[in-house]
Amino acid sequence: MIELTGLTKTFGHHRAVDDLTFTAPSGRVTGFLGPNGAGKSTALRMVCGLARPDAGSSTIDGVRFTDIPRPGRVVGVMLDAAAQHPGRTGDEVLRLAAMTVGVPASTVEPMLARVGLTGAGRKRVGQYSLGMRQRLGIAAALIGDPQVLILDEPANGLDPQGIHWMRGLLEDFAEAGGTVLLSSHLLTEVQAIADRIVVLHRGRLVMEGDADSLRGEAERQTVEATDTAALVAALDQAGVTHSGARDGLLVDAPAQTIGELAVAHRLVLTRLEPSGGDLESRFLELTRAA
Ligand SMILES: Nc1ncnc2c1ncn2[C@@H]1O[C@H](COP(=O)(O)OP(=O)(O)OP(=O)(O)O)[C@@H](O)[C@H]1O
Repeated sequence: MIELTGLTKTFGHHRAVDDLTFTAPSGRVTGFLGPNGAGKSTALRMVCGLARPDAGSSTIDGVRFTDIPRPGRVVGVMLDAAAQHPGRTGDEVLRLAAMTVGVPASTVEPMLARVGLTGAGRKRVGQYSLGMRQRLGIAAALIGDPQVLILDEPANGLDPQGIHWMRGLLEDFAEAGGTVLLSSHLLTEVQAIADRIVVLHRGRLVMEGDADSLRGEAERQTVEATDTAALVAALDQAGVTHSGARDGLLVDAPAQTIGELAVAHRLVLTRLEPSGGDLESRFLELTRAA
């Protein structure tokens, strides 16, 4: 489990991370989402002991990163996949990583296979695509067989198959009890990979919860009926709150409740769909409101 408590970092007059508190539990893939410049990288760097917080603290399984005796065996970190030396081969990058965390070189070949880079180990990183570098970065993070993974923008440069692959890999990791915290500035990416989402805006937390709750699907529907006035009367009578939208009523109730009301009042519904379908606008709404 990764825990951030009141984490704060100021550069000059700019507060990049502002009293940030959230948890990335074990067994889950937590997506750390926010527009460019929201402070994600700064927060992750503090969690990994690479930047000093001005206030607050963070722990990994209850211990500060800098106090973990062999961090490479506990936490796999990928903060910048593009930072790998372009003149080294993939094989060399992983051998060095293996040596650094104290695992045998025999782990390199199977790890290349695990991230889908079999056969690419002898190529220089400079010849890798961005997606291949991401895979290599993830391999380096995994080489010490850690229980926790911290990945900054790992899906950057991955094609849809690559994103699907990463989802599977991280899901398996979490299912085995691991903790994953990954950042992204793209909602679609986070949605495709993470099952828990933390949203950051201007250094502040604006939402933390299950991926579904960001959608708000369960609670709010867009509803249309042949007789709108009768629908409004039925909702009012049942005490269900609603608001008018240009195209349909926004009703604060699960779809089943609305369906049951429609049956009871002999209403013909012409539309009943989750209002959070447009996730991008929900995300924009959250970040704008902050
Ligand atoms: N070393 C630094 N010195 C001064 N300002 C910095 C430093 N590092 C980050 N910042 C500023 O802090 C803010 C947050 O940056 P950060 O890189 O953490 O955001 P981010 O959410 O990771 O964005 P991106 O996805 O673009 O990397 C930005 O305004 C950035 O310019």
